[in-house]
Amino acid sequence: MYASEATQKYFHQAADHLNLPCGLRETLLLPRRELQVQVTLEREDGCLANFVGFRVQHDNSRGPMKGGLRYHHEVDLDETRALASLMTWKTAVVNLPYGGAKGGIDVDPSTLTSRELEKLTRVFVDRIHDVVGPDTDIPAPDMGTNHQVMSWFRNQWEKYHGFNPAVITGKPVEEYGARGREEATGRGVGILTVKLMKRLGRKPEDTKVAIQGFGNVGSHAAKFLHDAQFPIIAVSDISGTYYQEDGLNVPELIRHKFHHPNGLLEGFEHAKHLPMDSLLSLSDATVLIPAALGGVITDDNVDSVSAPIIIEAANGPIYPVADKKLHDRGTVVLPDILANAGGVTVSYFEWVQNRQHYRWSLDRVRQELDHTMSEAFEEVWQRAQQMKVPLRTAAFMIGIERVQRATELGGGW
Ligand SMILES: NC(=O)C1=CN([C@@H]2O[C@H](COP(=O)(O)OP(=O)(O)OC[C@H]3O[C@@H](n4cnc5c(N)ncnc54)[C@H](O)[C@@H]3O)[C@@H](O)[C@H]2O)C=CC1
Ligand SMILES: O=C(O)CCC(=O)C(=O)O
Repeated sequence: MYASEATQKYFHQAADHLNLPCGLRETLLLPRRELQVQVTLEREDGCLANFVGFRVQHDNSRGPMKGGLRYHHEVDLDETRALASLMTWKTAVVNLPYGGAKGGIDVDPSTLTSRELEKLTRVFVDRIHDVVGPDTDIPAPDMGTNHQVMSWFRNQWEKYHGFNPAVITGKPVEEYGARGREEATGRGVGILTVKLMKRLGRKPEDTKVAIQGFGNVGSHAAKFLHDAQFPIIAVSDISGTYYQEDGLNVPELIRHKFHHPNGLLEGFEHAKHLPMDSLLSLSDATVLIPAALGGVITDDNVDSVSAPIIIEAANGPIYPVADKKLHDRGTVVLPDILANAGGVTVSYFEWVQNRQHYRWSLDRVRQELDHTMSEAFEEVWQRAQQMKVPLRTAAFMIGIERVQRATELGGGW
């Protein structure tokens, strides 16, 4: 769970270094629109089940709003608000022509059949279709959703508005999706981990990595880093933590997950099985990559987190009080709005291809992803050095400056 209070705190920490005109902080913090809808589903046994769905549109001064859809039983308005604002700063840090939004449904998708999930998605589209669109607000996958959900979403939206695959990204490749979108967030995390290690003078083979969450982001980050010679000593999902002190066999983990009916690591035998939350406090991990929920490192458990480097693949994994303690003890944190921006970057490539009715090769997608992420990393790194601020503050400063400039140029209030 993550809260908008936390993102606001990070915003203010950065804004304190900027000379923003009066009132602009509030303008930049307040979401443009917050939508909450009832999503009622007739289940296969004939009973009605009621859920609540959200779409928060935070800012559109730099372009159409952009951000994922989360299906999770802890989704609520405040968390969606926090995640929507992170999208605004994220698209600005990597300099994409977008604003920020986020949405989701308060549902545990594992409790629904595939047909029920499809119906739920279609009802959700019925409720929000008139506020999203290729020039206004473009959804994408996030926790608990995937290319199949994107495909249902597009199909339902097109029933109202006609053919336009650019309404949503993260679609199946054979249905106007971009090659490389599925791996993009994890790959971006991997690219920047390699860059950061170079800056910190650490060799991959001596840098042990632990990854919390083995879904889309965690598994692709693990694969990229394993291929780059980093020992992945632990991964976890809701079935527990899987540990091997000299490095797990990542291809085997991925095969196991692929064959598991719920995409879990449950039953994986070639590793020591530890309790789920023990991953965060492993003493031999140099790099910790939270790649599951937000709010997992708090004032309560930060003292047990000993990894000297944290890469925020998840959105909002660290609460501000814990973040301050980590900074004071010298932990290097690569912030979410930079570290996990690979997903929205390739979403942008997908949107561009859809609008041009053109397809890029996987090589081109990967090259352009590498270029965009590397450029953003260098800018954030240089700013942090110049200003002697943490990487998070530097990233927020760059994001806020770009949104400020667009807001003032457009006079968009
Ligand atoms: N999918 C995307 O393109 C992007 C995702 N993100 C962020 O990355 C994070 C993960 O997203 P996805 O990989 O897409 O989700 P996913 O639904 O594909 O996978 C989530 C994984 O986390 C595990 N998990 C859930 N609770 C856990 C816990 N308490 N401890 C350990 N593991 C736990 C699940 O078992 C699953 O393996 C989220 O914070 C999301 O907002 C950020 C940018 C883009
Ligand atoms: O691909 C996208 O448009 C957004 C992905 C997302 O929700 C995120 O970066 O947190």
